[in-house]
Amino acid sequence: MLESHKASSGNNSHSPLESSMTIRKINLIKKNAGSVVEAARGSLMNTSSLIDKDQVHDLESAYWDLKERYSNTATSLAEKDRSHQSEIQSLLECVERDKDLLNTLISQVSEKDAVYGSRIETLRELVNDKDAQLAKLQERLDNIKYHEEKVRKKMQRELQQQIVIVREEIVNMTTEYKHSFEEAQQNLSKRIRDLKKAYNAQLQENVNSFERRKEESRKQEDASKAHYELLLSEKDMEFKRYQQKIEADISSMQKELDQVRKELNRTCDELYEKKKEYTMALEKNDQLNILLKENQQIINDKGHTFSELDCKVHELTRSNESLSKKLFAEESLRRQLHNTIQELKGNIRVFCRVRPFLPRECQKSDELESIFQYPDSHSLEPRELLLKGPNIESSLGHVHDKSYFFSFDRVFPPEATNESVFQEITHLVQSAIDGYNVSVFAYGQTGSGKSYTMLSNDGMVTRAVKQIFEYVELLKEKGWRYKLQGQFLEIYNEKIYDLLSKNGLMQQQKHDIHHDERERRTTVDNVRVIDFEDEDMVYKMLGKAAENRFIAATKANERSSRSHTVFTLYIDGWNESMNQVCRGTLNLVDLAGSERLSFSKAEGERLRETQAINKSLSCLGDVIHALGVATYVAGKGKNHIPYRNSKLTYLLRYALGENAKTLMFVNVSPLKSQIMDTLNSLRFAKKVNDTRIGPMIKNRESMSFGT
Ligand SMILES: Nc1ncnc2c1ncn2[C@@H]1O[C@H](COP(=O)(O)OP(=O)(O)OP(=O)(O)O)[C@@H](O)[C@H]1O
Repeated sequence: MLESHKASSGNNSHSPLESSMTIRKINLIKKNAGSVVEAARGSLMNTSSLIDKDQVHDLESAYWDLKERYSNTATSLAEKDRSHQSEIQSLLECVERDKDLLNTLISQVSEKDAVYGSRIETLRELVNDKDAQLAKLQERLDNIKYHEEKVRKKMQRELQQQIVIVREEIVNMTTEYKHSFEEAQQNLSKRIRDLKKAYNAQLQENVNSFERRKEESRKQEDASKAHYELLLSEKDMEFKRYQQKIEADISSMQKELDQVRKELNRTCDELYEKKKEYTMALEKNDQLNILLKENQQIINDKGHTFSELDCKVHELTRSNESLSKKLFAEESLRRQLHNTIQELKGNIRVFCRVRPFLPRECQKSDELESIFQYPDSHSLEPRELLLKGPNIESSLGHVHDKSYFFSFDRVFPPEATNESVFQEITHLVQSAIDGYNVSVFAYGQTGSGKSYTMLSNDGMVTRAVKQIFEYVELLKEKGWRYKLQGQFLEIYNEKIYDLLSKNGLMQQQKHDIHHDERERRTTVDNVRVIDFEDEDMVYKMLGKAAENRFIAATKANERSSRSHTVFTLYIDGWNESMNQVCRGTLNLVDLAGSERLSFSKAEGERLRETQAINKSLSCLGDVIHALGVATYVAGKGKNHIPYRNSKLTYLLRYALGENAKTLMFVNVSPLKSQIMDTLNSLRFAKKVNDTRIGPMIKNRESMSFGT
């Protein structure tokens, strides 16, 4: 601005110094001219008397000329002075303006300088901060990557090692126990055969010698009669001693067999532990996957090294896929081994459960005396039960009590809870998930606790369903998907009813049974099969079944005790990536009360009911017996299994057989008044318990069912 002002002043411009010098000169000239004029005038006055008029006139005109010139000069000088003054004034104003302008600019510049200085400072701090953050993040990322790599490698190594160890252990244990079990059984069978032979030979010899002596004694009648009798009694004693010895041998062998069984169970438990470890390893793998996802998120945020990490993620995904394949192989192996163990335990098992006294029963003091003893209750897996039978009066009038000893796969005393009972059948439920046909029956007289065991809120049905849903959820990670469907039927007087049918239809519909031999599945006409999407649907279904049962009960009194109920759960699984399917079925059967016909004094409708129940229960026994015989004579021709003889066995055709797994609960009451029914139930259960179905039987010597 200052320069532009200078430019606008052009050639007339003077510096302030030049202007003040000019003013001083003009004032000096003015002063000098005035004094010259005043001096001339004075000298004129003085000389006017001496000179003539012309001279005066000349002088005067010269004076006036001079005065005029002076006045002109003064005027022009005054004008110049004015113009210089105004010029100086305007220059001073300009200078003032420029000075203001300059000051304003200086203050603006210094203000801006301050603002920019602090901003630059802030920005510099910000940049430093960001740099530090960036360095920290980079360091964190490096750490995470390093740890992730370390953890992943460690996990992979551990998983591999565990899988190898578990696999080896399982294979070793299975072969070892299979061999030792087979060997023990063979030895046992051989020893029993040998003992029997020796015993028979000895017996024969004794009989021969007895015959010889008898012949001799007949000849020496009177003389040796007393002696002979003595000898006979001695031999008798010897025979008894020998018999006791054989029995002791058999019982010690039985103990050995039990020992082997216990070891087998221990192996199962160890296997279960391994399975748990294996599941934990899987969980760790999942955690690793989550960590991987989190890291991927950080990488995305940072926007750097993305492609590099993307490659890593792909690599990990690939390794994850290969791990999934390995998991699938492991799962298949686990299924095979689980099944081998179940077969070793036997494809048909019997558990006995004694219910507690109910509060109303506690009022009758004569009932409260316990009729049961549990000889091996201290053991981890009690199997023995002693029933103190009713007093027996001999022909001579002597009263003595008789006890009955039973041994089952497990015995549950009154204090056992549904939870502890279910622990023992969880392996069977697992087999159903693995694709086998599994059935669990509850057998026993009315009021013995069948429904409590099977259908109560925390009974086997509810717990099995819960286990299945939980495990199916776990298997999703291994690529398995499942479809669960269920039906609930009642068999009353040899007729099938659909407990899930819509209102009013239950009594009207006709239900025929069909078998698909290829699929090994049974279907029933006009039956509602429900798709279960979650556990709650199963509980709703149970509620609906109870409601239908209740409605039907008003028409036929106490019908629930007089009918069989069959809850069937179809478990269909498939693994798309491995192109595998598995179809299992779980049947949970609450059988009708097994009262004795003679004792119930039934008549009319009640008699027909009891006959139908007895028929179907004895058919169930016949089928199990025939299956046992079929196993025993395996390879010696096809054996007929009488499934068609009752609705129940025909309906459960594929759930009762060599490839199926069966568990029977025999529920018994603690009441003294029901001791005969209890004895009958236990005898029936013993026959089932003595039957062996499936591969294990090949080594068995004899079987006692139905004999
Ligand atoms: N283990 C147990 N603990 C407690 N109570 C039990 C037990 N077992 C059975 N009960 C009770 O005993 C009674 C009879 O049991 P439940 O009805 O289950 O027998 P049931 O044999 O199924 O009879 P039904 O033939 O009439 O169906 C019920 O009140 C039940 O709650």
